[in-house]
Amino acid sequence: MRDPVTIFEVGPRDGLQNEQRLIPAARKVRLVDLLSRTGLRKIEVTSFVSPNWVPQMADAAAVMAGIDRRAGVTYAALTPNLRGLNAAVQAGADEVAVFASASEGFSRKNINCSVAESLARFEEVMAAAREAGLPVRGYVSCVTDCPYDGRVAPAAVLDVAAALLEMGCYEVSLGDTIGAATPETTGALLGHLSARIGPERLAGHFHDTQGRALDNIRVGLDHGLRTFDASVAGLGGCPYAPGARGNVATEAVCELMETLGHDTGIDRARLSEAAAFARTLRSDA
Ligand SMILES: CC(C)(COP(=O)([O-])OP(=O)([O-])OC[C@H]1O[C@@H](n2cnc3c(N)ncnc32)[C@H](O)[C@@H]1OP(=O)([O-])[O-])[C@@H](O)C(=O)NCCC(=O)NCCSC(=O)C[C@@](C)(O)CC(=O)[O-]
Repeated sequence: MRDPVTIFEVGPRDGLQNEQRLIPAARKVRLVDLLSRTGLRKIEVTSFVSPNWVPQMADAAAVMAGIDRRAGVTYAALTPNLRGLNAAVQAGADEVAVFASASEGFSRKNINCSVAESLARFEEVMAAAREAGLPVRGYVSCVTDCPYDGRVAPAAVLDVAAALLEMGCYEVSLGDTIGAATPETTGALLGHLSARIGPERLAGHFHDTQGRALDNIRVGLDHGLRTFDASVAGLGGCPYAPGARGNVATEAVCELMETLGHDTGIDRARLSEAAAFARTLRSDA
């Protein structure tokens, strides 16, 4: 058996945030509870963002309050600013995530500020999280391609990822937000990052828009990454990245890891049950 791989389940947040029809909090809670039984150890439950920007996540506190917490599972939430962080602490999140972009165009569309402004804003989020004793994950979006600015240079990703790690994030998840990365661009990116950042501090977050997510994950594995984000039933997309399809499906990543001999600790039958339920939440179901 090869070394274990952590699958970071982002379906309840990244997967559902783009659904046009508002999903009742109780159904989101049910999804998280089903996922909690699968052996997943990291579940991103929701985001404490502006409801004007992402109406689907307006029930973040209710969802956090409703879930049945299982020992050994970390329940995470996205927090774009201090207000979000305070709400996440209040709701009992086990860890939070700040999210930046490697490209200016996406940063402005997604969080209404420049990349530099977002990093400055995160400093106060980090300080408050530290005080609350919460680990913070960092995201960098558009790591190879941006829907507004086009191709993104690896050097821009390195700058933002290094800044997030320096301010205290324990790990940075590299977001192929629009699923445009190829094995070549992913390899070039990871090769560039490896000069300054060890693979144990990086995670891969691949959308499957062009059907290349699994190929990119293999490249990630070859570069030593052992954490990959995935979304049950391939739910998702990003409201500020037109055309973005869901994250790679958790079931597909599990299967790939099993084939390659990496343990994920996930019970695939239980994951299938969660995926069947997840599919009923889609607007097109
Ligand atoms: C960052 C802001 C708030 C700036 O938005 P803004 O409009 O510049 O901020 P503001 O401070 O002027 O606030 C606007 C309104 O939102 C409220 N507000 C402000 N903050 C909060 C909060 N935390 N919780 C609840 N409400 C909040 C605030 O009170 C105000 O309410 P109003 O007075 O108009 O009624 C906004 O742009 C935002 O919420 N953006 C989030 C967008 C988002 O969630 N995108 C999807 C997640 S990122 C992603 O999917 C990529 C990722 C992570 O998956 C990786 C990848 O694939 O690349």
